[in-house]
Amino acid sequence: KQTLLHLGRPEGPEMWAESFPIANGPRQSPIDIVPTQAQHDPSLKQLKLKYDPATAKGILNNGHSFQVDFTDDDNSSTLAGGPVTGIYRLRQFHFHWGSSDEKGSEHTIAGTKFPCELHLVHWNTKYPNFGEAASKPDGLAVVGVFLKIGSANPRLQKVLDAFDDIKSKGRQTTFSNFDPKTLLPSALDFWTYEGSLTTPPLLESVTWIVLKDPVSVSPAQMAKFRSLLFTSEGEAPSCMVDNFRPPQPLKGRKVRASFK
Ligand SMILES: CN(C)c1nnc([C@H](N)S(N)(=O)=O)s1
Ligand SMILES: [Zn+2]
Repeated sequence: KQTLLHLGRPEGPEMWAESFPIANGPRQSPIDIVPTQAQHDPSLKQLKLKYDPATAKGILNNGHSFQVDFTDDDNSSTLAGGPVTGIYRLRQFHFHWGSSDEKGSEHTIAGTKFPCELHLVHWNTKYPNFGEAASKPDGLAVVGVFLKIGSANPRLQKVLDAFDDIKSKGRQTTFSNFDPKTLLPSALDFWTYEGSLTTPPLLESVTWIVLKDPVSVSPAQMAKFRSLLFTSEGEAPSCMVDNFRPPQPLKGRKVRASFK
């Protein structure tokens, strides 16, 4: 099983279309972003992110990544502006990464892969809850942030320090008083396009907002990501790596840039 190519693995991206035909749909994510083909749209508003650290709730190893969950029963942590209309509430953030520093991100920039990509998932408050929003074409907004190998990122430390408690699939622990804004680059220039969730059920309900500027991560910090396990306690351990979907066909979609 370990020798099978990642993509050919029974649960890998190449097999998803069998259970989720939308995998071959018209607005799938991620994509390769080609900056020279993106159109600057001066009508795009500034991205407005307001996060209350008190809404951070817990951190969970869900067996394909780890996620930090937020209480979303009021508008304490929200996204507005940018390409979206209305107010979207922060639900969770998670990452995707590779087995080596040469790959790991889901979006790529003119073919360039990053070792890691952060996703902050928000849902449109015109719908009653996340589940309802996830099935609507304007239901979700995900902010993507690239991580690039460089100096150690102190903002990641609190997340990395929780890993010992969530090593295996299904493990979770409390995670409080954390402001995800500290994980973002100083400039919020972005590309935006209409896409989907990048893991099953691959719902085509996501307005993607991919930040142009990366944040740093050190090789030692990346090694900590790779120490998490896909597997539950008691199973033969399998390191959590290469949990990224490769870029999908653009199928005529336009990518807009908030910057010149
Ligand atoms: C149910 N939620 C919050 C999500 N379902 N799939 C998600 C994917 N990991 S992504 N990369 O955000 O589309 S996030
Ligand atoms: Zn994701």
